[in-house]
Amino acid sequence: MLLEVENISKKYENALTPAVSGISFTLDEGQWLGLIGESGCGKSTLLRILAALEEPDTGLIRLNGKKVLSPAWKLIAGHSDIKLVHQDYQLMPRHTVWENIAYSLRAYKPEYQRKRVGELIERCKLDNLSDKLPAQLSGGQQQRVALARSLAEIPMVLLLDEPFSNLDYTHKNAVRQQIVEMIRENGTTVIWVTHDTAEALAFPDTLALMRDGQWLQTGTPQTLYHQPNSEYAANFWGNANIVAADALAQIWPQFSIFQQKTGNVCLRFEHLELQPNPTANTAQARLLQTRFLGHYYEIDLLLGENLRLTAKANTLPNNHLLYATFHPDTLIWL
Ligand SMILES: Nc1ncnc2c1ncn2[C@@H]1O[C@H](COP(=O)(O)OP(=O)(O)OP(=O)(O)O)[C@@H](O)[C@H]1O
Repeated sequence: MLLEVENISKKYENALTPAVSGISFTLDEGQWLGLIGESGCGKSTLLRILAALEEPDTGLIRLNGKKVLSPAWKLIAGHSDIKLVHQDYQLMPRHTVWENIAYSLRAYKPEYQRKRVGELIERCKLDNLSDKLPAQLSGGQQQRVALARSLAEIPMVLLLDEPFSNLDYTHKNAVRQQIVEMIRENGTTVIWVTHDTAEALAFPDTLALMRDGQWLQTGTPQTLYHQPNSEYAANFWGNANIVAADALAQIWPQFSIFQQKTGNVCLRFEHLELQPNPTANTAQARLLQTRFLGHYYEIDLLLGENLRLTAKANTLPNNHLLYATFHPDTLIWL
């Protein structure tokens, strides 16, 4: 086990509730953990504590079996094998992009520095900017420089706090792919805070959904999406019709599952299928609204008197009257 985290809690002075409460987990070498949750749920506080930059009220962190000393025990806060990539870029204002990146490598021979900085500049798409000062760069460009600088020497544990949040769509995809490959090649252990649900589902091996300082659910991205442990967790990923099973039973009386189970269910948009003609398990649905989302449409429907559901469709339906169905196995019982 590379990283062992036990019962981390932290309440800021004058705060009514803890920012982080009773967090414990372990990570193996090379394992990636994604941290996701709404704003203010404690993600950055937890990362700062893990980086030994913030003092926790309780808890213990071990790296390779050795205790990580918290700031109170050190002259200079932090740990040489755990690196936090901040949301604020902390670039040196009077130094060029090249110099900012090379600074992290000052302990190495000049020819290695040149090779490594060149590689980082290329991977982070900074080719035309290496002579510029930070003030001459946009926010997204500064973020790419900060990333390149943090990754000049890849640490044992890398903590990423929304590392791609300021990049435009084109750069985000290209730079993220390059950086993910670079970190994976290195076998580094990563904890990655993101607001982007698609990013959270795509890259980490394990995900933790945080709420009010606690971990609401952990597991693989597939588990969190397909088997959310609460209504909140089901809703978090979007694409969720959350309704009382009784309401579905009235529209689809032919599904026997509703005689066996009651409560609320989540029917994901992609599991509600639409067809132009009725068949055995379909119910009539009236089209209310459509939204074009690039490679699919979201279709809002009215079923019966007042059941509103949303479906995903690859093409825009031709009729206002449609026939909707789903496979009962796709229902998530809450
Ligand atoms: N230095 C601080 N002093 C007092 N309270 C703080 C401090 N830093 C954070 N908080 C509070 O602690 C809680 C958790 O904040 P934190 O920044 O860890 O959340 P977050 O999940 O990272 O949010 P975001 O996604 O917006 O970055 C919030 O209620 C915040 O207001």
